[in-house]
Amino acid sequence: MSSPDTAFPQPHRPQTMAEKILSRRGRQTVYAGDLAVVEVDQVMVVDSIAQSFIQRMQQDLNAVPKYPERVSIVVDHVAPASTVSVAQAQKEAREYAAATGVRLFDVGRGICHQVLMEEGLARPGWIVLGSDSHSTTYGAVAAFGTGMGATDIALAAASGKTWLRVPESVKVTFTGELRPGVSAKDAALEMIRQLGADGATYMSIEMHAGDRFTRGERMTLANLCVEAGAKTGLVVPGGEILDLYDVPAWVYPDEGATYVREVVLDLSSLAPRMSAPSEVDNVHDVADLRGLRVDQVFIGTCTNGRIEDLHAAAEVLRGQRVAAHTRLLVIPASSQVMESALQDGTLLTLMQAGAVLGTPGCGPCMGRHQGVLAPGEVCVSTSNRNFIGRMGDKDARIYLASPAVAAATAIRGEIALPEDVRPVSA
Ligand SMILES: CC(C)[C@H](C(=O)O)[C@@H](O)C(=O)O
Ligand code: SF4
Repeated sequence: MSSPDTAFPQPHRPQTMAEKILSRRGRQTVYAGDLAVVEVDQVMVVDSIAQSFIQRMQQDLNAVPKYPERVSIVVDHVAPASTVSVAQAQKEAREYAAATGVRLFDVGRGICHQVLMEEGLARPGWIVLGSDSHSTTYGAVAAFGTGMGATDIALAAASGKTWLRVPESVKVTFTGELRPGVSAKDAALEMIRQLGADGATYMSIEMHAGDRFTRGERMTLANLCVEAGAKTGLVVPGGEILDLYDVPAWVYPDEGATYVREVVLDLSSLAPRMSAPSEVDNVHDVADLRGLRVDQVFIGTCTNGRIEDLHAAAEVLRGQRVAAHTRLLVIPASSQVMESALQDGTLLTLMQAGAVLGTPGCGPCMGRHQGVLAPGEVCVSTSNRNFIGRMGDKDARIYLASPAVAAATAIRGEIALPEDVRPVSA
């Protein structure tokens, strides 16, 4: 795997993180608005796009991946396959991986973004392109992650490079500390509300959080950035990221860099938040939505399907029962998450409360299988999108929330806060 090199001309004015990474990986000093041609450290292809990717590679470009070790195919969106045509597409993806030597993460390994992160295939200063819009998630570890279509992805796989217009940056500074029961998801939803669903279109959201937030929490923040239209979402390295990775000094933004907008978000004033149908920036206090009857609760996805999310849910669900009229689906984001949750007893706690477990992967997040919604049904989900028809019927409604709020809602069978649920002594 390539490692960003060190010899590099000095920039002549202060740079944002996006400008820093794209300059370094393109070996040319660039600023917002410039065109950058950069080395790509990892190309990620998901099952739903694999067929078009393979077609572009073989028929349009007549090329093989230049660096097979820099390409990963993940079977996660509809896994295990739901129809014969899905099964056929996945079969072709497997055959392609075997023939070209690219990595394959097959059914059950987990959601693309979670898997790449666990496998060390996104690192500080890297450029990671994914055939999936939530590829902004890699910004959690200061990798410039971004989503692209099958054609651009294929070009990057074939050439090892890509070209990008260097994005302008919005600076988001987190201050204060979260109160108990309030999570990074609440902070992320509030950030999207303040920026607006298209408030950061084609921009880099540069998040300054000091040593706050774990890697998982940073993934939640960076994941949601695309819901403000962002090209990428970069969290300035701090806290446990410094223990987990070698962070090169050059990824940090310069003092005095240019931002098109600056937002300060005081975490200490935040209450649990919820995004109501059918735009992600339609964010309210959970307290204001309390009492709405809920048919399905879904805990999982690349936003909130990690071990810490399952722990937060289990803490609320321990010794409780899911309401009789409500289904609780829990789908760990990866096989690693599932194994940890099995080993530490979290899965047992969840199952004893009435949760139904699914294969690690995207599950019903985009309404393809494993829990699609009927007309009129209401779902509280820990995912990142609540658009009309996202999880099934166009007349179903989706509310986005943290794992703790989702768990409390499952117990009450209506939108609820963790504090609404009687705590059970361990
Ligand atoms: C299937 C994939 C291309 C899609 C995306 O781009 O994000 C999906 O993951 C989603 O969340 O809507
Ligand atoms: S979990 Fe949902 S948002 Fe994440 S990649 Fe899968 S479908 Fe997209």
